[in-house]
Amino acid sequence: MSEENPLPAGWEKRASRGHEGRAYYFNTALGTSQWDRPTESAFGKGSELTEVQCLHLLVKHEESRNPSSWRSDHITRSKEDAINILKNYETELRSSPNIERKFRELAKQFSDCSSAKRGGDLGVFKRRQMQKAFEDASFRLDVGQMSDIVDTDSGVHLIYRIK
Ligand SMILES: O=C(O)CN(Cc1ccccc1)C(=O)c1nc(-c2ccccc2)[nH]c1C(=O)O
Repeated sequence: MSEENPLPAGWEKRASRGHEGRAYYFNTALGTSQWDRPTESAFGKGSELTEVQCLHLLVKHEESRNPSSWRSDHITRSKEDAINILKNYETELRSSPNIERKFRELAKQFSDCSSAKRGGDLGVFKRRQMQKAFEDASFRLDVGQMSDIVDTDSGVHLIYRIK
């Protein structure tokens, strides 16, 4: 992409304060920046969303920032075991006739998040409220879609978008 071509919609070219004033690109839809010249509109899939509502099922492990939950005072499972546990839930969910109902059941029983008592329901949240990996995965989902396994400092998650 040569310099004189216009930028895709929603992007601004800016000069960084450091890095000898090196040019960077600001995404006005997401409020994010990048060094590389963008090739697609900032208003891509999921960018115009301002809030979502999701269920999640969190499985903590020994590397979690807070390896305890309502289920267990001291969580010692390995990250590998936590991922395998989630993979089993994922298989069961993807073969369920009613994913949302099954997701709420499994989260209520097995999620290491305090939202378990609400069937994993986190309520409505906006961008920049959750850990970045969790936010990005949530805002990429369509309503009624479940994420792949998402890794955050809290543990590993499955996310299901309901609004
Ligand atoms: O990471 C930490 O230092 C402790 N946390 C953060 C936290 C603790 C209580 C309520 C919400 C978030 C958790 O480990 C945690 N993270 C979550 C979480 C993470 C991503 C999305 C939604 C919830 N839930 C929990 C929880 O205990 O209930």
